[in-house]
Amino acid sequence: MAKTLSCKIGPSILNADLSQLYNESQKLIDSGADYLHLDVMDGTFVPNLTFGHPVVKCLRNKLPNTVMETHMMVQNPIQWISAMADANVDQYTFHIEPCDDVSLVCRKVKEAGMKVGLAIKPGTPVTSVEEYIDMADMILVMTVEPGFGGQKFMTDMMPKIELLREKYPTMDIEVDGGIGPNNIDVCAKAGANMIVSGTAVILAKNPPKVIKQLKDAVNKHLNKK
Ligand SMILES: O=C(CO)[C@@H](O)[C@H](O)COP(=O)(O)O
Ligand SMILES: [Fe+2]
Repeated sequence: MAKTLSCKIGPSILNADLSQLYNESQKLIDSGADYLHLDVMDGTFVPNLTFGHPVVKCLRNKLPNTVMETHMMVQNPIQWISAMADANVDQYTFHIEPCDDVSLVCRKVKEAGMKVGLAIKPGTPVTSVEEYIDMADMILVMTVEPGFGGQKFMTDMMPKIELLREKYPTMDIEVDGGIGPNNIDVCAKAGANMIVSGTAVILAKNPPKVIKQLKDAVNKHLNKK
């Protein structure tokens, strides 16, 4: 049966109060999040440091049924595959830029039982990821330079999404960086169906309302097709 696209909203907990990681995550799930987007940074691939598999594993123990994606902003993605699989991560999304052998990393992620997400930075052309498309479950188009939450959304990344959506109508395409109610329409119109939103959800007075706004905007465009 042909795959049908669905909208999924995955808040990023990067700018949440990380001393309350479980409570903050539970709040996001209760607010309507479809999955959690966990930003793992190693201080080398990006100039920032967050958390790794020990923290993800603790969170998983508290949230056994939550879909978790780790966004691996790390220099050596192959290094953390088995540890993240052991933490029962559902999807391992890694950047293709530092990899010598993207296909090998894809294979290892699959063998470890996780879905494969391939991420590209703003400066990376979409053609670089296309050669691996058959091995991927999802493509992440970054709309900020990876490394920090709260940055300004780059509208000029939308042609990448439009091109991918045109060529791969049933592919999951995720956007990440500076996304909120103000710019969700352009992302949805371009063809993104998986939406990461950090600051706009975390700092909102009414997170369920913001998550619903994001979801409604994407569904509106998905239903048009
Ligand atoms: O991967 C990243 C940043 O590198 C993101 O997941 C952001 O942290 C999302 O936060 P906002 O840009 O929405 O504040
Ligand atoms: Fe991210």
